[in-house]
Amino acid sequence: MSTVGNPANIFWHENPVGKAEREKLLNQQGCVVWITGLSGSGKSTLACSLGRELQSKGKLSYVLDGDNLRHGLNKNLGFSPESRTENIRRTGEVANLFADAGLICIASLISPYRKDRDACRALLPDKKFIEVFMNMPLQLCEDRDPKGLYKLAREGKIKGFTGIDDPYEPPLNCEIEIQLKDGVVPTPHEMAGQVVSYMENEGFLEA
Ligand SMILES: Nc1ncnc2c1ncn2[C@@H]1O[C@H](COP(=O)(O)OS(=O)(=O)O)[C@@H](OP(=O)(O)O)[C@H]1O
Ligand SMILES: Nc1ncnc2c1ncn2[C@@H]1O[C@H](COP(=O)(O)OP(=O)(O)O)[C@@H](O)[C@H]1O
Repeated sequence: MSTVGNPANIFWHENPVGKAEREKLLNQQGCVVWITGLSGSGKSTLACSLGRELQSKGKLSYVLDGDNLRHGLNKNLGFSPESRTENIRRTGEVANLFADAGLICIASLISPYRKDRDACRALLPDKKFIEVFMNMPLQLCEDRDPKGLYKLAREGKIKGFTGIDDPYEPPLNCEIEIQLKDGVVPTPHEMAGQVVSYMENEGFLEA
């Protein structure tokens, strides 16, 4: 009989060193910064800039980038709704482990479906999931098109491309929204600064 998804006969083993002790060692609070948005909206740019900013403040972070995860952990997944859901589920579980280790885990994935992001949020204790919405216009992302994928999608050579013929569901209650200011894109440093300010105000950067 298959035991997949059945926790029968599986027991949780407590570790004597707890999360609070690890956080004290690192002088920070383990959490997940989840960056969601269209392809080309600047998720990876923000993730890298934020990682650098935190590093310069002596804070330990680790970036889980959707593109990179699809080279390893998620290499067997495509872009059907089911595959995307599994992609986000696995990443959410890994991010939760990093947060439990005391790290600031920065996950940057399109993560287009609200229910999948909410499921990741539900894995973490209250307030430890910081959802960042890259609220950039589709036109801007399409004009950038750094990988030429929008062009291929418009030509019908890629099917089910997010924002073109696959949906993106914007967050309803995200913690942080990155958007144009007077029609101008904030610099990577400004975007990271917005997240760092939130984390400082909420006490994440001390134990
Ligand atoms: N059909 C389709 N739709 C959207 N994106 C596509 C697709 N096919 C390939 N790509 C490239 O894959 C990157 C997105 O991977 P993610 O793991 O973040 O996607 S998802 O969260 O599972 O939707 C995404 O990277 P980013 O541009 O960095 O977002 C694309 O380069
Ligand atoms: N704040 C920004 N200012 C200027 N260029 C940006 C900014 N954010 C992203 N870009 C550029 O836009 C393109 C897409 O950004 P990227 O971070 O790869 O997006 P995503 O990870 O969401 O696909 C890249 O060429 C990047 O250099």
